[in-house]
Amino acid sequence: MQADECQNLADVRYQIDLINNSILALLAKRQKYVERAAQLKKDISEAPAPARRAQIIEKITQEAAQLGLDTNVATAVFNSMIDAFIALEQKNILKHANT
Ligand SMILES: C=C(O[C@@H]1C=C(C(=O)O)C=C[C@H]1O)C(=O)O
Repeated sequence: MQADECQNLADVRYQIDLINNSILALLAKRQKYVERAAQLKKDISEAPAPARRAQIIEKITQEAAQLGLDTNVATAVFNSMIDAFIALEQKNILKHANT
């Protein structure tokens, strides 16, 4: 069902819930690669990788604009996601360092 075919909020929220499930599955898949990145890093100081982050944000800003996705929404979501994954990396690197 397209957004403009939704007749009420329940229709809209059903579709949003479906999209949430898709996003969650992709996040779980993404996490596996972030965990592998953490394994390949030797020190907790390597977790943030600001140049890589800047590259991602620049790329997704351009792609968001092409998709008609609000660029503020895109950058906020990606910055928040990357912050959370950096924290996970740091936790994993520390856990590995202590074992
Ligand atoms: C996954 C990496 O580590 C961190 C997490 C990133 C991400 O979630 O995309 C990107 C860069 C780093 O902040 C990486 O260095 O590539």
